[in-house]
Amino acid sequence: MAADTFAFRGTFFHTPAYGQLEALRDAVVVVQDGKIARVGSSNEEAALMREFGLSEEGQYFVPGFIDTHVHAPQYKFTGTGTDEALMDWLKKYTFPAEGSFRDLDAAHQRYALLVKRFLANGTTTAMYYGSLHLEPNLILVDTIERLGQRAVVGKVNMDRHSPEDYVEATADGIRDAEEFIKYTQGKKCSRIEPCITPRFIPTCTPELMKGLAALALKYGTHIQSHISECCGEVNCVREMHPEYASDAAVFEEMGLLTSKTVMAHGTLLSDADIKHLAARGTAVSHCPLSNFFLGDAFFKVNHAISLGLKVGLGTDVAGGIQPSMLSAQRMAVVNSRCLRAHKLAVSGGTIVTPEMETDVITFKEALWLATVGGAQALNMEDRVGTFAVGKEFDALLVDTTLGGTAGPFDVFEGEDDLQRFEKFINLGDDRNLLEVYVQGKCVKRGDTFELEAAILKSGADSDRPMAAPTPAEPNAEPTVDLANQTSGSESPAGEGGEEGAEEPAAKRSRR
Ligand SMILES: Nc1nc2[nH]cnc2c(=O)[nH]1
Ligand SMILES: [Zn+2]
Repeated sequence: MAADTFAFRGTFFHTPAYGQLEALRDAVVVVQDGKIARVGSSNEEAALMREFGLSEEGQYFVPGFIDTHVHAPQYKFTGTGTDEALMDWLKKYTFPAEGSFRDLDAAHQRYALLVKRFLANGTTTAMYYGSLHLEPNLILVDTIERLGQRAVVGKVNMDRHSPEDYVEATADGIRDAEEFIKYTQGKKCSRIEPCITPRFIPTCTPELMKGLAALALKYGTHIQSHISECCGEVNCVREMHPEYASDAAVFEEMGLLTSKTVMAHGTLLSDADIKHLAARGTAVSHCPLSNFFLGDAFFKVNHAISLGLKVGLGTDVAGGIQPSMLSAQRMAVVNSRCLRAHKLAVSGGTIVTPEMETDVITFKEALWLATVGGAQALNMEDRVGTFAVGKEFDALLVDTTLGGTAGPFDVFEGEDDLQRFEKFINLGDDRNLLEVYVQGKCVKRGDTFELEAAILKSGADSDRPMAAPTPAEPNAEPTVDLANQTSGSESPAGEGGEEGAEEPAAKRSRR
């Protein structure tokens, strides 16, 4: 067996189909070069299992979560600024916060906290909006590379209807977007891909949008933007572009609807728009919590999927006030139940009809959206989302046994593994995540970010110097849990320092 082959043993939960939760019990997943080479039962793998200890009761693997819409610089003010609708929120909180990333030392520090927080919460893949200025976006990419997350990252473009100190000339924006793509692709890091990011229609001229679409075509990149998010935005676009019937029609004309495009929100998309996006292979990132705060309408997940749309789930930090895909899953369920309640309210009666139930989803559909749906949206379905042979091993080791004050929920006698797992999805948090894997490498174990720890131990660093370990900035989140940079590993750092991540875990053996 090759030296870089690992086997993981235990119970693996995943959602191979929408609404179908499958438990692979007492299974062995063999990972070779970061990819799943074999999935079998431990009986079949008896020879392989000889050296393994028994797996712990109450611990499960689940595919890593995929957040299809996060604004990286907005993490700074997540949990605040909840008093405005979108257009005022952008002016009052968002643009000033994003602009402050021109301070590159601050960018280093804040982006390390961001990526660590998301990894700690189980987000193994994120589709990130960066900010307007080129440099901080390069720092974001470096940070993601160093910490081992998988990501699609975009430099934000906006060349009109923006503050004087947070806007770019059209040609400069296109030039910087190209620089950003070259920098990111030049890393040849298979985990990180660049993305074209026209912020949203109101802040982008047609010239900018067309120029960016041409770049996406030239470099084969992903595209992200916001579509039909709320009344303020939609009405603004109608005023600016009366010649187009909808946001979707504008994006279509600009050449921005491709099979690698993810559009956030879409709560006000018509059925015709949804079908149009579906025909283009464009996905929508459903961001329920953000829609509650900044939006005016509900996104109907089941309806959109029934029309053939690809749908992933997003936190939309900081419009969404929680940097957690567990929260996003719960909010997706709540959103669906609000749709049901709304229909009953409109009926004016007390009879719940089957039609009123059609929008309701459970934690199983929500988990699918957070894994397989996200993978489809990012065109990564062949790489991540389930524990299928041939995919890369992006996974979370979940411990449901932490009771009392050690964890966020308790389990009781007689509860089976399905109930425990459901409790984790509905009640769990970062304390339940013992290990986080990306491409078969453990990137976080306990409080240690393994790749970074190995780099620090080896004395090597990524190509862009990191600001020295930094004291928390005023008003920053406490760094106690997330900034632990001590490595328990004795392994020397290999290329990119990543070898140090390969320490055996309780349920894993290196062969
Ligand atoms: N939710 C959200 N919508 C936007 N539309 C344009 N910019 C933004 C943003 O930062 N967040
Ligand atoms: Zn957004």
